[in-house]
Amino acid sequence: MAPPGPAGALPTSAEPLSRSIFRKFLLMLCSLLTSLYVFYCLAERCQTLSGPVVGLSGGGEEAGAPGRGVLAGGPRELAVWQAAAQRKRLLQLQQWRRRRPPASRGDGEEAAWEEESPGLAGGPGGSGAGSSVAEAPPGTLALLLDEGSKQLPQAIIIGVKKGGTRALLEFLRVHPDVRAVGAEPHFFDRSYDKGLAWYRDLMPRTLDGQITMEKTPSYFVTREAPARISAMSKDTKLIVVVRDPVTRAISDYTQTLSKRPDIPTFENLTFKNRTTGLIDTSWSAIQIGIYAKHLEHWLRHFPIRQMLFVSGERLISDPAGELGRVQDFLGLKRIITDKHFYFNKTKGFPCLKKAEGSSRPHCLGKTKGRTHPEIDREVVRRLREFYRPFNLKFYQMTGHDFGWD
Ligand SMILES: Nc1ncnc2c1ncn2[C@@H]1O[C@H](COP(=O)(O)OS(=O)(=O)O)[C@@H](OP(=O)(O)O)[C@H]1O
Repeated sequence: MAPPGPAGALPTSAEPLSRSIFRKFLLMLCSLLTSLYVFYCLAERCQTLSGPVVGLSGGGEEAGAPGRGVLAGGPRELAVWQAAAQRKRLLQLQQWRRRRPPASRGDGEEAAWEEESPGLAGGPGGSGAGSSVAEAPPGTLALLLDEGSKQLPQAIIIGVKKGGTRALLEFLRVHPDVRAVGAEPHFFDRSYDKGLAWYRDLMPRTLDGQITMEKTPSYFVTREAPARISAMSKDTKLIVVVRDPVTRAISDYTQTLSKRPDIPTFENLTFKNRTTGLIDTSWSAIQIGIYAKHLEHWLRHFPIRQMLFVSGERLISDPAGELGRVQDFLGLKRIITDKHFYFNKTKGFPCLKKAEGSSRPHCLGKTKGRTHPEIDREVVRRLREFYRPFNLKFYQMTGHDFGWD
């Protein structure tokens, strides 16, 4: 039997005391470690709250643990993470801005992108969910100051007036890679002398990969516009929303009538001489619809492949179909689909189930989709006859039969 060593002999009497101290020490150590762990978890959670939602390093990071990637990654991962965080915050700001009621609308022709609940179409809308600064997402101030940059537009909706240009722009804005100025800038027709820097300053900020857009329907009939846009960039993509020129003329007249109820009748304005049936082509409502003539000017400066012609009629009957073509033309992923639209029976037009940044349905405002006055059938017939050769020429030039005849 081995003799008891000093270690075995001495502590015999003091053993219970030492064990109790040891146990207490162990308990304290455990609580300390637990507190440290809880503290660490909380700190890490805070980081992930403002970080990107999906794995970003490409190194198989799991969604839900992005913060860990940041801690473990090198400068490249950090840069990627920061870029993604910046993009996310900019998108948040963009969504928040879209929810605000728009400021001034160019020449006053353009009503705001009003919000209407299903069944309430035609109401003044513009309730503008999210109009208060308190609702701005965190980091808004920084974004307002310096994130993203303003670019000249790479794509412009150049016309035509009353074709459905507002609907197209507002539908396109649902796309996360499209940023557009709300009001019509009228730069290439009315404000060209203000210079490109002024124009660029009107644009919203964008990040890499986002397209800047604007719409000013009067460009299509402005003689100087093609050369001016080409001088800005000959690569600018041009979109024209066209609509049956007769309906377009009546829509144009309806708009003027709403502002000046004392103007002559449509029938009187249409003819230079009603007895001879000579059409007054100097009346802008008639002139704008001679699409083939206006298009000739554009084709002196742009190849036809750089222009997309959207059917105003199909934009109403099949908005997703037309938006598909537009997204392809702009080189965008097809994100806007039929899932985004519903037909609002009260309004009589397709509306967005929810615009970007809002959970409520959105229809265009009261000034879009007005009831037209009844026009003398004989006048309509005469106008159709007048437009027919120009329409056929236009179909030939664009390679697309719009079916107006
Ligand atoms: N979804 C939807 N909702 C409401 N209205 C729609 C829509 N899609 C196309 N339209 C048609 O757009 C016409 C107005 O065209 P614009 O926006 O180009 O007008 S403007 O030139 O900017 O004033 C407008 O013309 P009117 O019907 O004469 O008012 C509409 O027919």
